[in-house]
Amino acid sequence: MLILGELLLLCTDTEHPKILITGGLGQLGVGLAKLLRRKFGKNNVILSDIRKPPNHVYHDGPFIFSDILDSKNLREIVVNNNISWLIHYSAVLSAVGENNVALAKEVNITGLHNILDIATDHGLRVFVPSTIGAFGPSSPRNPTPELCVQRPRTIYGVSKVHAELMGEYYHHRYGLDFRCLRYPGIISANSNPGGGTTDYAVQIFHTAVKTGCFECNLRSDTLLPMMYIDDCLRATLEFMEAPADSLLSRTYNISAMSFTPHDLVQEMQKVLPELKVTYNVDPVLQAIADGWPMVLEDIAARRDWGWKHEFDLSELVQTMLTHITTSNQRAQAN
Ligand SMILES: NC(=O)c1ccc[n+]([C@@H]2O[C@H](COP(=O)([O-])OP(=O)(O)OC[C@H]3O[C@@H](n4cnc5c(N)ncnc54)[C@H](O)[C@@H]3O)[C@@H](O)[C@H]2O)c1
Ligand SMILES: C[C@@H](O)[C@H](N)C(=O)O
Repeated sequence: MLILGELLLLCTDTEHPKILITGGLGQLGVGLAKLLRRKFGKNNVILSDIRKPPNHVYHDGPFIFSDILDSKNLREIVVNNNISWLIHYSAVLSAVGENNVALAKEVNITGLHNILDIATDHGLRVFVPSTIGAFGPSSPRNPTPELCVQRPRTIYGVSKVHAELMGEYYHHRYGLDFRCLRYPGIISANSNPGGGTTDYAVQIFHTAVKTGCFECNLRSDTLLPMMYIDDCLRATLEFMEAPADSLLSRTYNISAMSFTPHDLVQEMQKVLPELKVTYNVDPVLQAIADGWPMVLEDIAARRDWGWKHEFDLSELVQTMLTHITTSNQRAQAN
């Protein structure tokens, strides 16, 4: 006969998903693992990547090497660990992709095919983030609805539209539980962006606190959708937990705020009045940003699964500056 403790353990094991995060050492994966581990237990969330993790990540919970281009190894990991949710974060982002189209094609397209096949074969729930970069200059830009023309001009955007369509196809054709959110540019204090067009909005905080000045590589009037990382990760968890029958779509826009570099600088100057910002526009990044949404419409996510953002521009700025100042002071004290 099972004693109560064993029974509780069995219940917890069966109730909680067993989660694998690919590409987990980028800007978003470590934070997501922390959130999911708090909810589902440390050992139920495996972080993976092709890079060596820093010590604190290695000691925080299970970490393994996984190259999404090695489909046999990926399959073994899913089977051996009884994975039920797959969060597919591996990707080559917009700026890096334009510098290495072959790599972006391999990771973002071939890698995605491996993920979808394995997820389908093993009945997994799979999350693949898309992006504002999945839209292009011929999409309506202010606001950009869920369903509209999508003709992106970057390999990153093309590969993300491909991911949206392939995932939805596998859902309709094979019943795959595919879930996809189009993230805005994500702003975080404790992790660095991986080479995208929206990176300025993270770098400005670190450089401003350290040096009091910043050189921005986008024009001061470039309006783009952005979101604080806590909102992004919470949205991902809530969307993964949403009952399948509430999801009228498998790909949703999520939105929090839109701002230009000028707006951001003005808000930061309320706390750092001496901040000096100059502009040295990168024509490649500017062309990408000029084809992306200015404002993302997310009515469907709010209606179907109750999406609600918490951070607006002023909260974002206060939170980022507090985090960065505190961790710089801690580093100096050590
Ligand atoms: N950060 C954002 O602003 C943002 C916005 C929209 C969408 N997204 C999407 O969210 C996901 C996570 O974004 P991020 O900012 O953390 O990305 P990132 O660039 O910071 O990290 C991507 C990770 O993928 C890993 N990777 C590369 N090739 C791999 C391979 N062959 N096998 C396994 N891992 C590999 C890299 O080592 C890296 O750690 C991506 O799919 C991205 O497109 C991010
Ligand atoms: C927007 C998003 O996909 C990423 N931060 C990029 O700029 O490429």
